[in-house]
Amino acid sequence: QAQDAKPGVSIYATGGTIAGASKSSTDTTTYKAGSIGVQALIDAVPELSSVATITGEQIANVPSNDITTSLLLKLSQTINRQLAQPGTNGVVVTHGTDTLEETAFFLDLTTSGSGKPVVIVGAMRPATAISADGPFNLLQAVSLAASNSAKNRGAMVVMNDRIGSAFYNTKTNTTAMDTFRSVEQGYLGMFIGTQPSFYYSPALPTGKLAFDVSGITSLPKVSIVYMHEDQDNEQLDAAIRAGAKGVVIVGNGNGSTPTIVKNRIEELTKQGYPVVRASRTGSGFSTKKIEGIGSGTLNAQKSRILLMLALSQGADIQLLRSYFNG
Ligand SMILES: NC(=O)C[C@H](N)C(=O)O
Repeated sequence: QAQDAKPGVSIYATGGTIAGASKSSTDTTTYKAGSIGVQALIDAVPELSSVATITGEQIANVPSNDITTSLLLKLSQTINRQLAQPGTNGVVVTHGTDTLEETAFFLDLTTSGSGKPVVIVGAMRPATAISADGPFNLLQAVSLAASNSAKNRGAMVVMNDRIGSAFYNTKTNTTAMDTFRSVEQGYLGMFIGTQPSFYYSPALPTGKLAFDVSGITSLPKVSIVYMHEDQDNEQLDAAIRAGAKGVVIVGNGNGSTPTIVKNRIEELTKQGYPVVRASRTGSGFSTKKIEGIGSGTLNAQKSRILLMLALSQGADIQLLRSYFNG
């Protein structure tokens, strides 16, 4: 690479509101997500070319609710191949925000090997809206992926001037711009204009794991079942009958469930069937108990990602308990 060559950053577009379009410039709820192609996203921000040498690839163009496990595997494998190129400084994934945290967490667990930045970015206002947030978010995301200060920090989420850890970040508001937060752990840093500014030296989340998904084309099915007063075992048993190789419970409080469900989970645990107990509270630990596997700090949707990856490698209950840190 020549002395004055710009860092190489590859953008992988998957759709979402950042690529959304509507006939109305004030429509922020009924627009069509995943309408605009990757080249149009790049062309809309000419400033990108002064930050990095950009390449773009369309992986999908869908609302993030339609992101599948096979797309996750394809995205992760493509990114790892790109990160292995000496001219690549980092990568950016544009993504719908609804399930962004799941893709970000998956990439955090499967693409952190090189230490090069992997940045996931979205928008809350479609590209056609007044004050669309996508273009500036994309410029900040590329600036982060181009920055050497972003190395060895795991995958990161860029939204609303903030840099979040993909391990901890979660969507907390249905429509507001400042929706991505980590209630307990906070942000890694923020942007001063387009300049990333980190609060801490690189550090990894406690218990963070790495999975090699090269050559894998599918993952075991894991279902999620929500708890509430008077919940019974109907949905849990239906999920198992439908072929789930593991179930994540969205528990009341500390991964807790009505006694009838607790007894069933205890039985399943004895049989070696994995049930992870997450929490519907939004923050805190789901701790170890006799029944199932406490999810630690992971919410249900992230627990599902980790459980799929761990089961794909044949993890048993004991190993799963150590993976989940709960
Ligand atoms: N803000 C967004 O991107 C939401 C959109 N429904 C999506 O996740 O694709």
